[in-house]
Amino acid sequence: MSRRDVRGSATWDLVEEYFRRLHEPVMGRPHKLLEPSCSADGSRIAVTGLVYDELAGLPRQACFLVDGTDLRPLTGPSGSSRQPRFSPDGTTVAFLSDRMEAGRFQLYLLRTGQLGEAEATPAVPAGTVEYCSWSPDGTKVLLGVAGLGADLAGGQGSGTTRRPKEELPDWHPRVEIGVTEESWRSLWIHDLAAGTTTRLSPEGLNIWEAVWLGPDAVVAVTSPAPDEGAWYTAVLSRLGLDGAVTELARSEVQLGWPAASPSGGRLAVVEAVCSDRWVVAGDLLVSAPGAAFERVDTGGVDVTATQWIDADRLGILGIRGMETVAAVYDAVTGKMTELWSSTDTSCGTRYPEAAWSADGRVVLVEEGYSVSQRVVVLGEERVELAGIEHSGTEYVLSVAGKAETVTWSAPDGLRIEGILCLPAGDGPFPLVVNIHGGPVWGYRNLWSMSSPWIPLLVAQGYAVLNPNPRGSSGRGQDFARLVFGEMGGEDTADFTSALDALVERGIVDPTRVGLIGGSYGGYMSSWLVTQDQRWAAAVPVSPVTDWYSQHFTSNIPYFDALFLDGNPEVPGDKFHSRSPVAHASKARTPCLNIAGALDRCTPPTQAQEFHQALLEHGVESQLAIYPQEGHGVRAFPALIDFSTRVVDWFQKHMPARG
Ligand SMILES: CSCC[C@H](NC=O)C(=O)N[C@@H](Cc1ccccc1)C(=O)O
Repeated sequence: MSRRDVRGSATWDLVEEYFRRLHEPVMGRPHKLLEPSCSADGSRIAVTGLVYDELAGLPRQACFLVDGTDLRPLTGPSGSSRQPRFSPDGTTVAFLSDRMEAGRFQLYLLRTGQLGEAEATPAVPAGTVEYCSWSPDGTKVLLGVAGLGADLAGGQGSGTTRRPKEELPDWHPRVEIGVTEESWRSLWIHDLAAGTTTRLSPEGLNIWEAVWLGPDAVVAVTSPAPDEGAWYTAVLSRLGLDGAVTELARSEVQLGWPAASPSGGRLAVVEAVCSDRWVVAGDLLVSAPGAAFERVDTGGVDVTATQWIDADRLGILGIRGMETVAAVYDAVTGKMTELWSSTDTSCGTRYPEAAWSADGRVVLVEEGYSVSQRVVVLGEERVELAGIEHSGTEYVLSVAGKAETVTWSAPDGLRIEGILCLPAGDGPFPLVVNIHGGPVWGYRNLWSMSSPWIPLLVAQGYAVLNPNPRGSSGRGQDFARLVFGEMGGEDTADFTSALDALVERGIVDPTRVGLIGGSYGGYMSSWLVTQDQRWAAAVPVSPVTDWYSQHFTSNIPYFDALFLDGNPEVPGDKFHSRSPVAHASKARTPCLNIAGALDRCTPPTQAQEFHQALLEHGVESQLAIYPQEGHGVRAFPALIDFSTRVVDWFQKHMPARG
């Protein structure tokens, strides 16, 4: 076996066994729940479940009805089905499925309580439906449609939506010609009575997200161009069913999560410093009928999801430091009532998400590092419904150690927080610092910290620190802004000071400290090894290592220009001075550089540049580029291969045991 091929090695077998023990007990059934939805009266709850039928590829998605403590399939095993949404009268579930053509989602309607196939609605031409929502009167469904070939955000895996197969010879070049018809995102309306699906948004207006604004209009985040970079300057617009488009609000930062009360009288939108599309946590702006938007005092909560419960009450979910908070805001009294908050558990994937019933109860999929997922309804009392608990989750819990919140001071006195996952036994432990992407995002207490290789590392004897440095969400917009124009600046010391603090507390062995991180976390892992030689090993995943070439090869050049607050054409600019490749001569840390060949957000050449720069300076380095992966490594068996290499890299350079 060559050194390049790790299949069949002892670590591969260990890692494969770990994933088998985790997933095999629920093959064919959901191992993860997301996108909770409930009928207005709260009597019916549905979720999307991720299902493996075998340990291969990505899980398929399927919709499930929550029936007490059971999950009843709403959709069959062909293709993927997701986003179940109840009609306002609760009699019909709308969902999206690609059962007719892989990767191309269309709207289906299913009468609840009736047996039989869901009804397919007319296919949206040359597009895939990304989201849907019922009109308040239940007569129509709004569809957000991406062209076949539109860019996907980094948080969606990067790459593009699936293009129709072209019959081209093998020698044919891959041709890029900038924006084309298929790059756009548009809005369509399915009319139930007429059985028709027609386009609403005009040509030349890109729609990133949209919801109904009363029965006769929608409110959308829009831009005049469809490229990912255009999202950062998108505005809030009203689109009338009569075709009129009016701008409602714009911001110096980003806008997301628009929501309107059923009559369309009140509006809410989140204004936030964002580094990624769909990764929005920030200030809540609310408008009363006929009035301008006003900023709401959320009591320190960065809002990540909203839904109008009725004409005056807005359901809110968000993060406050390490806490996840669910609350109801009364727009008449201006009062905010918290329903639930927790640091031991959270909910949602990228950020907390939930659904509200008309009586003000909130439905969410709760989970924590030591708590497997369960559907809960929170109101005056707490009701626990179906959960994902089985011998596989028991096994993970038995090896995952425990998670606790830690805080430390950066050199400038700023308090920084993180979640530390600790193995059983006494320290000092070898430590892996796991740096999050964004940079504007934040860790919260989630099952396996959302990365299955974290309990795996803990099981080998490593402590894993998940820090929320300056720039993270959950501590208000001023804290998020601290990384603006400052990437690789003051945030650098937020990680090195964590190391100092954990060593001083006797938790960590200073000779065995390593780094891992994806995306911006990949950038920071590469950057840190050029700034401090104490790191014994690093695994930058989907990194940026050269902001200059990133700008000219990535599909989000607007992001780096904005967040570096610089200009790639200027010699000595932060595009150069903050690039790890420009400092590779200072690095001594062995690096395992990982990338996905299909990544358009942080192209694989970024990992390759750093790898070559390290080799040039005599530093041990490996490069692994996964041919079928995008932004991150997600599909089996690539995930087993990746996890194997990670464990081996840390065991080689900073062994945990023996
Ligand atoms: C460093 S270049 C671009 C990296 C990217 N940020 C801006 O586009 C990034 O770090 N993305 C994160 C975003 C994310 C965070 C949490 C959950 C989902 C997505 C990433 O891909 O990890």
